[in-house]
Amino acid sequence: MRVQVEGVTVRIGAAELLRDVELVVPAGAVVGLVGPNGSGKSTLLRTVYRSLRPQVGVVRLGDDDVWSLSARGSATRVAVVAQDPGVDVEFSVLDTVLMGRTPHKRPFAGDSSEDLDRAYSALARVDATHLADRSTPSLSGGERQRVLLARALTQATPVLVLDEPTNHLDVCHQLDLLALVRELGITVVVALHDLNLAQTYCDLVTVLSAGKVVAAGAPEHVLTPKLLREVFRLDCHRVLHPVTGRTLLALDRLQ
Ligand SMILES: Nc1ncnc2c1ncn2[C@@H]1O[C@H](COP(=O)(O)OP(=O)(O)OP(=O)(O)O)[C@@H](O)[C@H]1O
Repeated sequence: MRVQVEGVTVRIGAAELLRDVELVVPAGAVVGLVGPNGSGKSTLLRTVYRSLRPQVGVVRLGDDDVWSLSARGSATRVAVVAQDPGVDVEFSVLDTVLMGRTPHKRPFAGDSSEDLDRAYSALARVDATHLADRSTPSLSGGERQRVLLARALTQATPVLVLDEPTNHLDVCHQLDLLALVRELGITVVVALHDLNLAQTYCDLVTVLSAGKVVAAGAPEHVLTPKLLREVFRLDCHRVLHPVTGRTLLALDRLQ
């Protein structure tokens, strides 16, 4: 399912968080949002998963304005792993993951065998089967992040929004998560701080700075030394990986 953000401006009080933002996420593509702290990545993602209504512009999931859908209707199209979401309730991990099935069920309906199959399969995909009976608040940051991804996978939506999903993850689990996200074959919008991960795992990258889109396109065309200097104040050299031949960004503070 295609996601399209058209001319979106978001204001909260006197602050303008986004200005006239355009974003196209083709069906099945993985699109990365990068930008310095406070540039508007989370705000833009919130407009996509219907948590924030823009004052100007439209966000479309498929052909429909996300605000023309009910909360349940939008939850059958887009799942989210938000940044540092609170999960303080003493639910087991399995019950937390099963919550992903809520938009597909009638109110107060129990868990079907399909719900359980989907939940266990999602836990296996994020390497968290062994955590199923644990209490969710007792998990480490990285374990919790993987469980919340499992909940989003269990929601079985055509669109997935991830806000800095590699936070808290060890490097191996970061690579596993992004490889998994690519394998899903669904539409993904992901905010990332690690520019090398964005370059390696995203089909397209959009760069935000001070609430505006300053560049968008294929990572190798967007993440140039010039842009990284201007937007991130980074010195960047492109180097080739000695084995894979892939381009890596060697980054340093601008002197
Ligand atoms: N409720 C609010 N009222 C006023 N300003 C806000 C509000 N929420 C967010 N902001 C501001 O909007 C800007 C964009 O925030 P946002 O969280 O979208 O940035 P981000 O790119 O995701 O940042 P980070 O990389 O630090 O997670 C920031 O300057 C933030 O302080």
